[in-house]
Amino acid sequence: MTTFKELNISEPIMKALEKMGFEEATPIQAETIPLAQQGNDVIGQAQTGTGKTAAFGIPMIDKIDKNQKKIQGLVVAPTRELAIQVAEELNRLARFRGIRAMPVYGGQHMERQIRALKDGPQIVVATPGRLLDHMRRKTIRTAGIQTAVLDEADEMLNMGFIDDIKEILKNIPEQRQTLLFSATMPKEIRDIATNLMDSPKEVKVKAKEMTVENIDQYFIEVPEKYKFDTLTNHLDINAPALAIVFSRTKKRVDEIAEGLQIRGFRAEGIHGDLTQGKRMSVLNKFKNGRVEVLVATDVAARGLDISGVTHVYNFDIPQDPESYVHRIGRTGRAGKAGEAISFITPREMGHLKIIEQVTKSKMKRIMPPTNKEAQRGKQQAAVDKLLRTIDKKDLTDYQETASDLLQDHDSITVISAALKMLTKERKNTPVRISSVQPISVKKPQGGKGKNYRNNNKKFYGKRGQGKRGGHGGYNRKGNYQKRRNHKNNKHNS
Ligand SMILES: Nc1ncnc2c1ncn2[C@@H]1O[C@H](COP(=O)(O)OP(=O)(O)OP(=O)(O)O)[C@@H](O)[C@H]1O
Ligand SMILES: [Mg+2]
Repeated sequence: MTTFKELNISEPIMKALEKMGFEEATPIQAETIPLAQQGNDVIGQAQTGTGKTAAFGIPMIDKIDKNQKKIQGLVVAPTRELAIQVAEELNRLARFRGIRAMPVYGGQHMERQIRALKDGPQIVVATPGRLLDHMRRKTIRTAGIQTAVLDEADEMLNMGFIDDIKEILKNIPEQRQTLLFSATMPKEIRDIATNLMDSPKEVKVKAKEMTVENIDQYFIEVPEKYKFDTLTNHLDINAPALAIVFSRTKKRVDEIAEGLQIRGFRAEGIHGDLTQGKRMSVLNKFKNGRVEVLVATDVAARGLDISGVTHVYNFDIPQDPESYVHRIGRTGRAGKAGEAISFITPREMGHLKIIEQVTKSKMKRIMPPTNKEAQRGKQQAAVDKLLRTIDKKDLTDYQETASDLLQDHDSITVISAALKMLTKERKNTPVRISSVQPISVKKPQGGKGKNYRNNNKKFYGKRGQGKRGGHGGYNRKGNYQKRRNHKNNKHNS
């Protein structure tokens, strides 16, 4: 264990850390902060939710001259929401240093952004497209930048962003320090990264698995057309405080969110086609609990740190194992527990094996919940509500009426009625989600697609032949029924 005191961090940041309640440095912080302080370029890889933001933020902030009102630190992040969040974390760390980090992202009013930039923030946290726009207009000047950070580095150096990133880095003084952080770093991307840096030191926090061990990982083998009912049943049983449901397409995200609303869940969708205002309002509602289920594309997969997310569902399994790691990493952050449940169609069983192989982790098979279990789950929520009311002990005003009631009815009937009233009745309106092709081959990434297939013949060869049939099946109404005597394998935690 390393304390921040041992890390030679300036007093104002130490004070901020104390205020943030950080007691010990996480392993990635303990290992990369000294290297960055010595001026090295650093590639830092550590699991999701282990404090990579502060790992690059602390040394970057410490280097900044607060008297110079020009941009000295630049962080590039793949999504707007992440840019905002990282800027917030940096501002918390920098609050006693008198310097400021400003988020700069697309979808925001350009003129207003330019005005705010004139106020002289020393750090800018930006998405690539908007950043380039500002660089070309010379509304962001790069000459003073000493530290450049790529958060979610592998994503930033992936096909979609690589040209932008190269152009951005070309415009930043060569003697800069470059820091790259992510929970995943496929080898071919690491090679690209190394070329953009100056003999970087690589830190990979040793972990058996790429995923965090305090996330319990499950999968349910379920045909496409039963996924939605499986999801609602599961939500009823687990009653997650906050859950994120990932789907593959924007259309499906909209359909799932709408379907969940029809069934009585407070759900909203988030994806790249929404206006920036809508994206922000959905995310804010989720953060303060007014939305309980966030349905999302991979736009919400990376970096977002929302406390209270207890469950992540992969309604559709992602193409890339890396994406799986980031998605499930939205729960189980900063040492908290979480659950990840992936829905796998029978034809995708081979892909599941590949994800397990790359992430070096195992998903435990669970059975789809039955309608009966879901019903019990909802009733349990009502019971919990009742018990909480009993605990509050402010029932005196009700006791006379209650005892009158018990003169005429037996207690079981009265309690059953109360529970019925407290139980969320769901309209079981049928919901149809438009279909997608099952995933069968890893998307080519840096020319790796074919190799993946060849390297994993063992799994792909057996595609569609995952263990099946031994547990139970769906009746004509689409309700999953357990085979009699089959050992109950549910997890109601
Ligand atoms: N040393 C620390 N002690 C306690 N909490 C910390 C510490 N460092 C960071 N945190 C908190 O842990 C949470 C996760 O941190 P952060 O978002 O930086 O993780 P990350 O490694 O970047 O994850 P991801 O790979 O998902 O981007 C944040 O809420 C952060 O404030
Ligand atoms: Mg992060």
